[in-house]
Formats: sequence, structure tokens, C-alpha cells
Amino acid sequence: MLVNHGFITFEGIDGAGKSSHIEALAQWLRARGREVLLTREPGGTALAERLRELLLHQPMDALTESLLVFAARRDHLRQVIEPALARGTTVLCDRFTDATFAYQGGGRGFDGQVLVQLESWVQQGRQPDVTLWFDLPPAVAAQRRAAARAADRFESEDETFFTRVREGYAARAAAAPGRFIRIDALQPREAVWAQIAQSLEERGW
Ligand SMILES: Nc1ncnc2c1ncn2[C@@H]1O[C@H](COP(=O)(O)OP(=O)(O)O)[C@@H](O)[C@H]1O
Ligand SMILES: Cc1cn([C@H]2C[C@H](O)[C@@H](COP(=O)(O)OP(=O)(O)O)O2)c(=O)[nH]c1=O
Repeated sequence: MLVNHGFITFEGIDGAGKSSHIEALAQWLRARGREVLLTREPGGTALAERLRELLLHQPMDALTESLLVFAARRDHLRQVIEPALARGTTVLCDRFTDATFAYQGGGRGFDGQVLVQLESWVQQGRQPDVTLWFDLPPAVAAQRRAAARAADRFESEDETFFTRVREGYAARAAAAPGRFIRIDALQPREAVWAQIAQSLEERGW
């Protein structure tokens, strides 16, 4: 049997359908006897949730955005993610560093080399074991969002922004093909879930 560590991240442009599947995956893993922790970024600690509020609502430049998401991530890793992984708990995180490369790097056009430096300082080598990338065209995601909720500072961006974010995810996926699972998020919900479960089963989860 394959031995898996336990850090799974969910990624994709806003409205791709991540949030609709995180709880289902938690239940599926618990039914297989795992302890599971659900968390999110930016967020997951009291400090990081305060930084999230600023990030989602306060105007700022791309460097400030990048510093704040990594500050939130540092606190989250030290207080929540690393201790949980050390106890053998599986951590499901709604977004992680691929979002920074996609949104700040791709969307905002911020310097990827600086992001690589910040990633290395903050994470000390920690990477997700599996990343589920919910991929679909930005126009479809925008329709889903419009039907579902009011837009925050990122969700108010136009289609060209989300096209760059999507390209940012595609570049990260191409650079780490063993870690990424591309989910075809255009499919109906049941088919999306079936693809998630099948992909993880194939990898021995
Ligand atoms: N496969 C799907 N087909 C159609 N609509 C979907 C699908 N998955 C999710 N949705 C709907 O799209 C909207 C955005 O989904 P959500 O899970 O909040 O996306 P995200 O967390 O990626 O931003 C919600 O209204 C959700 O019910
Ligand atoms: C983690 C992270 C998120 N973000 C953005 C992407 C999202 O638009 C926003 C919040 O993510 P998310 O929790 O997915 O939003 P929602 O609760 O509305 O589904 O933060 C970044 O720009 N950089 C990052 O590093």
C-alpha cells in the first residue's frame, strides 16, 4: 500500500466549485479512518483571519498583498498546519501558496522570483502532498459567482484578470505534475466529485 502524508490543498479561480467539495472529501477520508482538519487561506488562525479581512476589502499594492498572504501563511503553518501534520492528522486547506503564484503572480503581475523567496522563507520546504486544481473557463466561473454571492476585492476583477490567474495555476501545475490533480470543474457536481474520489483512490488514499 502507498504511504501518504496528509496535506491536501484546493485551488482554482473564484467560483470554480472548490468549497462545494471540501466537506465531502473530509467525510470520505474520515470514513477511511483518518483524522481530518479543515482550514483555509488566507486564514486559519485568529491573526490570519484578521489579515484576510484586510486582504479582501482594503486597497493595497501587489507587494503588500504578497507580504500579507505570506504573513498569514506563516502563522497558519506554525500554529495549525505543522502541529496537525505532526500528530498524523490529514489537513485539507482551501487555497495555499499556488493561489499566491496565481493571483499575485499571474493576476497582479507581481515578480515570481520574489514569491519564490517568500515561499522558501515561510515554508522551509513544506509543500502540499496533493493539490486539487479546479479548472474551468473564467466566464463560467463568473456566471456561477454572480448567481451565488456578492463580490469581494478579488472577485470584482474582470475576466482578463481571471484568465491570467488561470494561466498562473497552469504554470504551477506544469512545474509540479506529481503534486497537481487537474479537476475538470465544468462537469456537473457529481462528476466532479467522482473524479476527485477516483484520483485519490488511484494514488492510494
Ligand atoms: N459542478 C458545478 N456545476 C454547476 N454549479 C456549481 C458546480 N460546483 C459548484 N457550483 C456552484 O457554483 C457556485 C460557486 O461554487 P463554490 O464551491 O463556492 O466555488 P469556489 O469555492 O471555488 O469559489 C456555487 O453557487 C455552487 O453551488
Ligand atoms: C490564499 C490566497 C488567496 N487569495 C485570494 C483568492 C480569493 O479571491 C480570496 C479568498 O479566497 P477564498 O477563501 O477562496 O474566497 P471565498 O471565501 O470567497 O470562496 O483570496 C490571493 O489572492 N492570494 C492567496 O495567496
